[in-house]
Amino acid sequence: MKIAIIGAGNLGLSIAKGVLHSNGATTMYLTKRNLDEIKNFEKYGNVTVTSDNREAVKHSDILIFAVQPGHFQAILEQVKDLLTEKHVVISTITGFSISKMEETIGSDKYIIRSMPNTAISVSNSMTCICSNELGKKRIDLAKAIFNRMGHSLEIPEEQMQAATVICASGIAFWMRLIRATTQGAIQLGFDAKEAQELAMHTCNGAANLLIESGTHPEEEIDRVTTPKGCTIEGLNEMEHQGLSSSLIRGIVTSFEKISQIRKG
Ligand SMILES: NC(=O)C1=CN([C@@H]2O[C@H](COP(=O)(O)OP(=O)(O)OC[C@H]3O[C@@H](n4cnc5c(N)ncnc54)[C@H](OP(=O)(O)O)[C@@H]3O)[C@@H](O)[C@H]2O)C=CC1
Ligand SMILES: O=C(O)[C@@H]1CCC=N1
Repeated sequence: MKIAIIGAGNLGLSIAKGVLHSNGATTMYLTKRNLDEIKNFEKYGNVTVTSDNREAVKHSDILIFAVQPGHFQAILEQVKDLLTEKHVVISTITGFSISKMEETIGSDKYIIRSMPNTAISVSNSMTCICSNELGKKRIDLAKAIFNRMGHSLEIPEEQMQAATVICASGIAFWMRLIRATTQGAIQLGFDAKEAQELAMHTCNGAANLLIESGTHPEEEIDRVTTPKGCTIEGLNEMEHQGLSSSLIRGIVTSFEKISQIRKG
């Protein structure tokens, strides 16, 4: 597979690491204007680092765009005459619709819209995808690419904004919960490194328990909460302080902000 990542910033580089981590490409082009931060990727024999988006497009089949929303239109204009039937155009851009992409490059291109997260760098991204009409013919290919670097789910395009909050911003939300747990563990006497180790692996265990068993979180909570025990006492205090409510309100606020980014 010949992959180009146009816009090797926070997300683009995470994808690049995921591709390398999963041996997912025969060749990979990484582009950005200032190459200082990504020059070291050329130590991998099959990686080319360049500021020339057109060169990257010419030499690749799978084009993953990971630039800021405000830059995307101009970059599509820059490369559109090079796009052929060999190319699959995969956007990760927040709030940029498929129809807007079609207006620029045409509906006769394979277009996939995706929403990965930065855990793609360790092949653990939850990635939501959808496509244009023609892109349906390449959706299995896109799923295969993202499944090598985590787990993917095809969703209707209307849900892409919600997926952005839950999956992409979600990494930051979970990090904050892990950080808060770590601070609690330090207060209980663990040193900082051990405290984070306990928090991370317990978080991982909770998620894997649900993934492997298919159970509902409350069912697992019931197994932990001994009557009159310490778990229910702690959980109830967290809820009195608004744990679930503040998470839900934060998620909805993020969602409303994406609508503004879209309009902007
Ligand atoms: N960060 C995240 O977790 C997620 C981000 N997204 C989406 O991914 C996109 C990228 O986000 P993020 O990685 O955070 O942003 P960054 O700003 O970190 O990365 C964007 C990169 O694009 C490069 N760039 C700008 N102009 C060009 C150009 N003309 N040609 C090639 N590269 C260019 C910039 O580098 P330089 O200035 O050197 O060119 C920069 O490194 C956004 O649309 C965002 O909504 C989606 C899911 C998760
Ligand atoms: O914060 C943002 O706007 C982008 C989209 C999701 C993750 N980062």
